[in-house]
Amino acid sequence: MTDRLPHEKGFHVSWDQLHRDARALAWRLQDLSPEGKGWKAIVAITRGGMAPAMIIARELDIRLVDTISVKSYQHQNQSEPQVIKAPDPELVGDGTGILIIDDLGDTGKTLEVVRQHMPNAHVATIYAKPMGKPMVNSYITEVSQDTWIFFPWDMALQYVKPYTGLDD
Ligand SMILES: O=P(O)(O)OC[C@H]1O[C@H](OP(=O)(O)OP(=O)(O)O)[C@H](O)[C@@H]1O
Ligand code: HPA
Ligand SMILES: [Mg+2]
Repeated sequence: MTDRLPHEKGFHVSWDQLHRDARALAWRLQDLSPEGKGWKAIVAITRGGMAPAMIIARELDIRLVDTISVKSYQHQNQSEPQVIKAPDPELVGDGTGILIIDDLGDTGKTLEVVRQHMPNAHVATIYAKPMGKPMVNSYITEVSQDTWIFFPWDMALQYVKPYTGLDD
């Protein structure tokens, strides 16, 4: 997409940080199910929602986990989101009691498409940018629209030069 803001900042998330944030989100979701009856199932938005969904499913003892596959980004370039695999319609119904999990809401376009499948579901992401926020019911941390979030599965430990710029 040509109208996307340039990503001037990078926000690098470690596995440890992601684990803490996913747990914090799970604890927040504990009391938010319809009529306090508990969540029926989780639907993870692949692929980025899968690791957060696993952590949340474990915290909340949810054994039923389905997926919805949405493809929209090729590296940092976005195209129209396409659903390439839908969750079991008998399980999710209109979304009542269903927790939809993704790693983040950026423009909100992915979540908009997913919400059309399950209008009554609760949408939770670990991170949210301002444009994505209206599509999200619960999130943990907001970052600015011009920040690109780097997730731990996209990074590796590597050498960095000392602050002085002089190698040892
Ligand atoms: O709010 P949006 O602007 O739609 O962007 C957010 C979506 O983009 C990324 O997924 P991506 O499509 O890159 O696929 P992936 O999860 O398989 O990496 C991210 O995991 C969200 O699902
Ligand atoms: O900031 C981001 N980081 C990683 N993946 C993404 N997909 C959309 N926005 C982002
Ligand atoms: Mg994704």
